[in-house]
Amino acid sequence: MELDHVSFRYSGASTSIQKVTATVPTGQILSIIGPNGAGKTTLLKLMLGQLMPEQGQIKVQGQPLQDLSLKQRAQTMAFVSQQHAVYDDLRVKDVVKMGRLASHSLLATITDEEIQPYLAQVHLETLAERWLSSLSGGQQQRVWIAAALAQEPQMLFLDEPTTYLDVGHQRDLMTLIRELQYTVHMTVVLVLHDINQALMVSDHVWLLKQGQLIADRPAKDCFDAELLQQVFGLGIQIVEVPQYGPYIIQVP
Ligand SMILES: Nc1ncnc2c1ncn2[C@@H]1O[C@H](COP(=O)(O)OP(=O)(O)OP(=O)(O)O)[C@@H](O)[C@H]1O
Repeated sequence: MELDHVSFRYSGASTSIQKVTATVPTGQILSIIGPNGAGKTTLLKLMLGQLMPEQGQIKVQGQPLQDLSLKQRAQTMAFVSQQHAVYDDLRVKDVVKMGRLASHSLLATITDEEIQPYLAQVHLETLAERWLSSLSGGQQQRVWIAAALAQEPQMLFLDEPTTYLDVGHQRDLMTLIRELQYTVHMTVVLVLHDINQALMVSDHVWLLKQGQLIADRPAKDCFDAELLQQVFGLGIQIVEVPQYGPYIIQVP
């Protein structure tokens, strides 16, 4: 996916995204990080075609995003949002079947067997019959990821996937995302608040500040206190943790 001078402004608001030009690295994990209100979610929505750029263009495999039909978009990109609708009357398997609709026209033609591999990818194969509402937050998040995988997209977008998860489940989810990218070779685009988490899981990073792309570089080159200080407006120090590597801490 290529973004060429993409700008966007919500009506009546100041510019949210300013002339962003960048390429999403294919087959890699890209994290978009930046302070609150930097425009991360807005940029994600533009990349998903949920918002239209005011200026500039987004292309997917050389084709303008707006030229893709809804079906083509569903086969190219899947999105796991930060907040999910609450369903009391859906079983896990029904949610995953909704993802398979990218390849079928009728829900009724999708079998239980067909969705098993996607549940297995997120290690939930034994929970297919359970009501979604009876699962923990972390398990529900995995179900939505399974539904996204069932679309068999080339790109998977996740907006703040670790919100509401405790640190153990956050680590499990990050491991799962890495595993999926490794086994399915999917391009993954993540919005993450936790810089250390983002740098640990990602291959590549976009740093956003006030709608502008401040840095577009490999994750390993983001351990740059001056750069992070400029983006987040905080005192930043980088410490070396034995058996882990560089770790970013905020200092007064
Ligand atoms: N629907 C909307 N209408 C008007 N302004 C909006 C709307 N959504 C977001 N904004 C504004 O656009 C700017 C970017 O918001 P966005 O949600 O993209 O930032 P973000 O980096 O994802 O923030 P956060 O880290 O807090 O989730 C902010 O100034 C925000 O107030």
